[in-house]
Amino acid sequence: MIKCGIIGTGIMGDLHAIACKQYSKCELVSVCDIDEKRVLSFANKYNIPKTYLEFKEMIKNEDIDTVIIATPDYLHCDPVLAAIRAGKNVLVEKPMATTLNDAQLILKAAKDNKNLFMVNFSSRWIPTHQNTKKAILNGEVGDIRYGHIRLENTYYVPTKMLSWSEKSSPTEFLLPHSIDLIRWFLSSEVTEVYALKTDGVLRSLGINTHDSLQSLVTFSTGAVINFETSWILPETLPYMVENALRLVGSKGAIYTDLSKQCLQIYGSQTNSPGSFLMEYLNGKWSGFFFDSVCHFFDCILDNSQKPLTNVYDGYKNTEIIVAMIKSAMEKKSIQLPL
Ligand SMILES: NC(=O)C1=CN([C@@H]2O[C@H](COP(=O)(O)OP(=O)(O)OC[C@H]3O[C@@H](n4cnc5c(N)ncnc54)[C@H](OP(=O)(O)O)[C@@H]3O)[C@@H](O)[C@H]2O)C=CC1
Ligand SMILES: O=C1CO[C@H](CO)[C@@H](O)[C@@H]1O
Repeated sequence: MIKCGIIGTGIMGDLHAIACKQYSKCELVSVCDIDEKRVLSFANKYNIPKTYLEFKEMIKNEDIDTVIIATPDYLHCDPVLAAIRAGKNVLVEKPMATTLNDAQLILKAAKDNKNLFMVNFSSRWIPTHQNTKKAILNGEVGDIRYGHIRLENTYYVPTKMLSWSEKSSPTEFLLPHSIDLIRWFLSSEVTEVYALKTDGVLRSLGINTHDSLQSLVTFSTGAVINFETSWILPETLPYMVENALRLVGSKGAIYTDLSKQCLQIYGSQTNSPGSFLMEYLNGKWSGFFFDSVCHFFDCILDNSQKPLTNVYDGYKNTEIIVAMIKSAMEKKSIQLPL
C-alpha cells in the first residue's frame, strides 16, 4: 500500500487527492498547505487524517513513503529537495523548477536517491499525443524536419485562476508541456533557441509578467520547431486552452488540434468544456491527468516499470525555458546546453 502526502491544496492538489482516493492501493495519510483554513477543509473533504502547515514537518514523518508536490511553479524546489532527502517517492508538478540552479539541485539530489522521481508532464498521457508518438516511432511521417506547437490560455488564467501569475509566466506555466512533448516526440535535445516576447497588456492590469513568447528552437536532429505561448487570448473564446501542433516530416505530416476537445455546445452561450483532463464518467474518474498519476503509483508498486518522465526530462525542460526567457530578454540566440 502506498502511503501518500500532498503538499499544496489548490486546483491541482484537488485532482491529486481525487486520484489518490480512487487508486485502490494508495492511502492518503497527510496533507500540507500554508493556509490553515484551506488545509483543514481539504482534509475534511477527502477524509485525510493528518494536516500540516509546514511541509518539513509532514515530510520527516515515517508514516508516508510518497509525496506529491502541487505548490505554485516557483515553489517546487524546497519541498522537492526535502522529500528526496527524506527518502520519499516524489511526484512534482510541472515545471520541475523555474531556475537553472533549482533544477541542478534537484537533478543532483534525485540522482543520488534510490526512490522514484517523476515530473508530472501529464500531456504525455493525452491519447492524441500517445498516437502522435507512435506514428513517429513507426516511421509514418519520416524524420520530423520542422513544425509548430502552440499552447495558450485566455486572460482567465493569469487574472482569475492563478493568484501567483506574476511570479510565473505563460512560458513557465504552459511551455513545459510543449517542450516536453516535442523532446519526447523527436527523441532529441535542443541545441539553440531564439525567442521574442511581447509585453504590456498584463502589466497594464497590474500583473507583472510577459503576455506572450514565441521561440524558434533547433534540435540536434536539425529539426526546427516554432513554440508559441500566451496568456492574453480573449475570454470570449469558448475554451480556456488553445492547444495545437503541426509536425512536418520527410515523408508526411501530423496535425493535432485539442482546443475544442471535440465538444462544442451552443446553448445560451458557446461552450467547449474540457472533457479529458479529469472527468467523472460512468461512476469513476478518468482522463489523462488521472492516468499520469496512476502511472506513477504503478511504477512504485512494480519496480520493473520505469516512470515515463524522469528528473533528467525535468532538468532539460527547465534549461530550455530558462534559455527561452534569456533569449527574449537579451534579444539574441542562446546555445544549449547552458
Ligand atoms: N500537470 C498539469 O496538467 C497541470 C499542472 N499544474 C501545475 O500545478 C502546480 C499547482 O498549480 P495550482 O494547483 O493551479 O496552484 P494553486 O495556487 O491553486 O495551488 C497551490 C497551493 O499551494 C499552496 N502553497 C504555497 N506555498 C506552499 C508551501 N510552502 N507549502 C504548502 N502549500 C503551499 C498555495 O497556498 P496559497 O494560495 O495560500 O499561497 C495553494 O493552496 C503548478 O506548478 C502548476 O503549473 C497546473 C495545471 C495543470
Ligand atoms: O499545466 C497546465 C496549465 O494549465 C492549463 C490550463 O490553464 C492546462 O491546460 C495545462 O495542462
